[in-house]
Parts: sequence; C-alpha cells; structure tokens
Amino acid sequence: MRIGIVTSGLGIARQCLRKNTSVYRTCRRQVTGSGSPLDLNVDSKTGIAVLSMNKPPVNSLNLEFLTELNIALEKVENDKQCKGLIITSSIPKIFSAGLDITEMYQPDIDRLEEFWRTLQDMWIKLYGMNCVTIAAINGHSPAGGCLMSMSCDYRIMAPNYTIGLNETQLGIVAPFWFADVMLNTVGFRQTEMALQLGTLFKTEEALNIGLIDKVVPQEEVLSAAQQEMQRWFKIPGFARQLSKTELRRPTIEKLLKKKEEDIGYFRDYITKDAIQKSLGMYLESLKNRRK
Ligand SMILES: CCCCC/C=C/C(=O)SCCNC(=O)CCNC(=O)[C@H](O)C(C)(C)COP(=O)(O)OP(=O)(O)OC[C@H]1O[C@@H](n2cnc3c(N)ncnc32)[C@H](O)[C@@H]1OP(=O)(O)O
Repeated sequence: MRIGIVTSGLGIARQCLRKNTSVYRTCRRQVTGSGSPLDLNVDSKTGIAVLSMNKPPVNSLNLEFLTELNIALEKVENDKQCKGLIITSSIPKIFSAGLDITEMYQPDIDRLEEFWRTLQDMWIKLYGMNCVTIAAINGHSPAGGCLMSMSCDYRIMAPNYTIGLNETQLGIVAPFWFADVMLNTVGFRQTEMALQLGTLFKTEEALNIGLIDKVVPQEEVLSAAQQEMQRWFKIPGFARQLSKTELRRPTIEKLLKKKEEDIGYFRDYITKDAIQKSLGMYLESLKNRRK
C-alpha cells in the first residue's frame, strides 16, 4: 500500500465539489495512493473511514494484500478521529474471493506459514477493532471474504450475490476460528449445516439466517453503511466498546493461545497430498469456468 497522508487541502476540496454525493461533500483525508490495492479514506468531519479493496481480479487475500490490510486496520485503530470503519470493494460484483488459493497450492513452506500468521493477525485486529465496523458487501463474498464480513459489527449486502464458508467444496476444512465466528453470528444449527455443506448463501438466504443484517440495492450499499453508522455513533462509545470486547474476547483469546499450534496444523494439513490434489482440481475448475 502506498501510503501518503493527503490532508484536507484544495485538491481534495475540489474533488469533493466534483463528486456531488454526501459521502464526498465533506473533506476527506486520503490515506492511500493511486494504484494501491487498498483505498483508505478518512472523513475527518464524520469520523468514518472507508476502506475499499481494489485488488483485481477478485480481491483474493494473498500475503502482500493481507499485510496491507493489517497496516490499514492499524492506521484506522490508531487514528483518534476515526470512530467507524466501513469495509467495501472497488471491484465490480466481488467483495472478496477469500484466501488466494495459489498461496496454498504447491506452497513455499516459509511463505505459507507467514501467510497464515498474517491472516490470523488480520482477523484478530478486525474482530477486535474498538471502532464500529460495517461491511458494505457489494459483491460475492465466499470463505475468507465471508470471514472478513462476519468479523465486522454489521453487514449490509446487495442482492444477487453469495456469501458463506464454502471450504468443504474445495475439499478443505474451515479452521476452528472461522467456525467460531460463524457460530457467534448465526448459531450452532446453521453453522453445522453450512460448514459441512460448504453453503454459499444467496443474499436473501443470508439475511434470513442472520448472516447479514440488511439488504439494499447495489448502488445504495455504501450510503446505507454511512447511515447505519450514525445509529451506532449515538451510543456512548466506551459502553459500546466494552460490550463488544466482553463478547468477542473469548473467541480471540482462543486463537491467541493456539496461534503457533494453528500455524503448524495449517501447514501440515494443507501440504497433505490429498489436500493439494483437491486444491489443484479446484483451481483448475475456476480457470475452466469461462471456457
Ligand atoms: C485449513 C485450511 C483452511 C483454508 C481456509 C480457506 C479459506 C478460503 O478463503 S479458500 C478460497 C475460497 N474461495 C472461493 O472458493 C472463491 C473462488 N472464486 C469464485 O468463486 C469466483 O472467482 C468469484 C465468484 C469470486 C468471481 O467470479 P468471476 O467474476 O466469474 O471471476 P473468475 O471466476 O473468472 O475469476 C477470475 C480469476 O481469479 C481467479 N480466482 C478466483 N478466486 C480465486 C481465489 N480465491 N484465489 C486465487 N485465484 C482466484 C480465477 O481462477 C480467475 O483466474 P484466471 O483464470 O487466471 O483469470
């Protein structure tokens, strides 16, 4: 991520005037540079940061991208002006395709371990963010994309997309902490069915089981997230934060206690011949889809 703090100067003010939407009307600090896979914009007036993933073709989470996500989350958490974070995507029709499968297929072992550690760190940060987090899900959100969405405080999604932990469809098993987050979100029965079947829920189905909180038309996802944020901002910050921490801490601590063990388990599991074969076939099927 190319990071350069652009303060609310004349250039940005002109952009604000040009883009005649409520989001852009107030001046923003742009915290990332052009060409970056992440656009982080902090609106100093509203206290809302918008983090938009922009890594073509599908916002897949590889080591470098996860590292940049970690830096961006750290920046938001350390920015005293930020009271809320909206995570969304700049890629049409895709929120995130989840983990980059090429990181797990025929991997270099050192990199594989680093990849997993960086994913753990990203999740620990996002799930434990003090500020209010809203996922503005404007595209498909399988597996790791679903984990990111579920780790926010609130989820708004556009119609006609899919979301879920579909790992079993790839012949792999969602780690215990992915499962824990789903359990915390939709309860045991929905989780045990969804995880075994690797269900990708359509938007409406996701709403029905409580995997997402609201459905709005595609073009309204971001403005709905901005609006929703106001409801959360009305609650005294300290009380809200403490409530969140109390509820989420046990889940985070469970991974913290087993971080290294989890990396070792992931490494040994993913490098098994049978798992490599499944991943290879899945990658091939993705490539052949358009043929
Ligand atoms: C203990 C082990 C635990 C591991 C936990 C794993 C968690 C995960 O997140 S695994 C990843 C699961 N993700 C998926 O199953 C999503 C797969 N992708 C799709 O279903 C689709 O690509 C889509 C719905 C996200 C988008 O569809 P579409 O717009 O039609 O784009 P394409 O399918 O044509 O894809 C374009 C391009 O991107 C490659 N690609 C897609 N997803 C991934 C991915 N997750 N990782 C790496 N690469 C991916 C796809 O192969 C195409 O590549 P090219 O053919 O080279 O253009």
